[in-house]
Amino acid sequence: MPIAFDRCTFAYRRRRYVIDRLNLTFSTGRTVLLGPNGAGKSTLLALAASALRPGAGTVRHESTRTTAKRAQLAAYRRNVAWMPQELSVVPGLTAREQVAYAGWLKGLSRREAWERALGALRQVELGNRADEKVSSLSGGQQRRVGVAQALVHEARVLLLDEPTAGMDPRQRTVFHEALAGLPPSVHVILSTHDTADLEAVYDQVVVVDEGRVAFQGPVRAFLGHADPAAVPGRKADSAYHTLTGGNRTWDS
Ligand SMILES: Nc1ncnc2c1ncn2[C@@H]1O[C@H](COP(=O)(O)OP(=O)(O)OP(=O)(O)O)[C@@H](O)[C@H]1O
Repeated sequence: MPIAFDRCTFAYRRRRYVIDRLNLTFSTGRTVLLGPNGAGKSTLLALAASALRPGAGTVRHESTRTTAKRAQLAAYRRNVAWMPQELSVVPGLTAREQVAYAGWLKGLSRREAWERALGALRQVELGNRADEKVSSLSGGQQRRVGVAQALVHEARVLLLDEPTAGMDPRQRTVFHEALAGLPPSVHVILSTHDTADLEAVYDQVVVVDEGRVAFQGPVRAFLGHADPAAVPGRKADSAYHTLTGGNRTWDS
């Protein structure tokens, strides 16, 4: 079980609840999180990363919780890697230094972090840009640095918030290959608005809409919600429309 939300409630400051008594246990393997803008996907991932704390309820990875005391929380964070939607570029650092720094923060020794940083950058085809300043890389390349940061400490759960946004088609393929190359013991929960190749890349789909789970199940079951008349390339789009109950587009 990678991550479980038990009766979890969360609101930003004094605003209305983004999620309210949510029960959601993610399955093992590669899960894609879909939903309209503002549905709560980033909030769920940030709660799962322990970057946000629930107002009520718990978020668990195996026996550790995000609401635990310091030592247990550190154990939780070692097992769970998070790539937020907005990558923080550390001024002056090269790609390798930034990725190594992320690994060191997660408990790797300096030497180990430095060695593994290069390997993680190679996984996202940035090995040849390792010594360049992150600030000089393009938006899509910076997102790949973010993916490398999530990969560097070999966590058991990867939480990736729109990792392919801004990547060109070839880099999306490289990214999907990097996902496919992860050991089966590593679970991935990834949010995206990109539904191409759903069946080839992911095992499970979770559709979130207004903070509730509109669908959870294998990709094939998700595609089963498509209009039978939908052509193969439009099935995911059609299933999404059925499950979110409207005429909205992916980005509405
Ligand atoms: N820092 C914040 N302060 C106040 N409200 C926020 C904050 N971040 C998100 N929200 C609100 O919480 C709700 C869920 O937002 P969230 O970013 O989790 O959605 P999302 O599904 O990731 O959207 P997108 O697809 O656009 O990234 C939205 O109503 C949003 O306006």
